[in-house]
Amino acid sequence: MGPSQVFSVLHRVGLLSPLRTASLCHAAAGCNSALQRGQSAQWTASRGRSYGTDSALSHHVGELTDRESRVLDRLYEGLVSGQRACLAESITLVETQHPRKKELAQILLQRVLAYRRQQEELNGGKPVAFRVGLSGPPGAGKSSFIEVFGKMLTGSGHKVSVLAVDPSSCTTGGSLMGDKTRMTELSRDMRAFIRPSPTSGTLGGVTRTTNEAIVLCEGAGYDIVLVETVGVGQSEFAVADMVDMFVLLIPPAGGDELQGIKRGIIEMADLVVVTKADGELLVPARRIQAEYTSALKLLRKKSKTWNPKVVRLSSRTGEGVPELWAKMCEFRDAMLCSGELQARRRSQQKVWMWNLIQQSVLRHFQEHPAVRDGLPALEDRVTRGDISPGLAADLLLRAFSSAK
Ligand SMILES: Nc1nc2c(ncn2[C@@H]2O[C@H](COP(=O)(O)OP(=O)(O)OP(=O)(O)O)[C@@H](O)[C@H]2O)c(=O)[nH]1
Repeated sequence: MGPSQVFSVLHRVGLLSPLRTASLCHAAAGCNSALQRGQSAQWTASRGRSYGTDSALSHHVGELTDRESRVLDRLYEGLVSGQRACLAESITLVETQHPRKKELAQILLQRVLAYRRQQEELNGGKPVAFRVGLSGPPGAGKSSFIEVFGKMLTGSGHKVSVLAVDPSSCTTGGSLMGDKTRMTELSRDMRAFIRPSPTSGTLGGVTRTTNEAIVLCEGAGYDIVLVETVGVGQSEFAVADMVDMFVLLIPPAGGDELQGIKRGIIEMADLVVVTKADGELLVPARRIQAEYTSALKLLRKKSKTWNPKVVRLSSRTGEGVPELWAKMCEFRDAMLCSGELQARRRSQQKVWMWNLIQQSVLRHFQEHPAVRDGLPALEDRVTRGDISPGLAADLLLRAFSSAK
């Protein structure tokens, strides 16, 4: 579906009334001009004095009550001053399904975005945080690694947040990652913030809130954001699309355990880490490292600036962890210097916007009464070979766009 079709559908389903379109454009314009003027991003409690972005968004969401203003003030102030409780509460706000709270979350996010832009300007236009995606099959050693790696980083003055995208929580309500206590030491570290995946919602919903949680963590001063996912379903592709660097963790086991690693995801990796390289696993770890090093040479290059590398480490002994961090810094510096990191972020923003539009439009299409009425019979005729899929799709789209 092209942009013009999507917009016409958005108008049809009432997602984007002309008023709302104007209001959204206004919000974006207000945001830019406020930033260009370098205005303070401070939230102001007095409603009559709010700045461009706020007033445009307030128009969009309607008048804030005193209570809502106070809640947003408290969250924003607490968040930018680094209070973990306010960060946690803000993430809960972006995860909500409640329509009004969703709107409030957007106001808060817009404000934090403006604040982050200011921080970036002060940082010479460079991003204020480094976003790293970590993926690997269950049992690859992700949590053991994050524990050791996170502690090393906080010990050298960084603030680290860990966000999880758990695809199993979306389908089963259970969790591949969250049930046991993970990263016990890091979770007690005052310079670390660990947020498990929401326990319900679609993968699309969870990834949207993870994207927004990244912004909130950066606003709260976390300069390293680790986004962890288990290598199942599409979650790892989604995570690769929201980070600066994508790291694949692989255990030193052959055969079946590595079968689950999709070729496509190896192509996404900027770095492959062979874990558990200690004791009797050291020899297989070396072998896997050599195998992946050769395999990577045959794959299509993802970046002009960086050739993916394969390293090995042990979270148990700590060997290889500082060297891994050195490689990550080398990647970040090279990508920043060439401008590729900034370009990657820009294109990710656009990709996410279109992903969200497509999900939303599709949901409206599927829930529309005219589509719901016609769908079972048409699906049946398509599967019987009575009519072509193309004709069935055309009929449903026509029913959708001509329904009052
Ligand atoms: N020998 C050795 N074992 C390790 C190392 N890191 C993790 N393990 C073991 O590998 C198993 C899985 O480790 P986890 O860190 O829980 O792996 P995970 O990828 O987080 O797994 P999930 O929590 O299931 O997603 C545990 O039994 C760990 O003790 C290591 O560096 N060396």
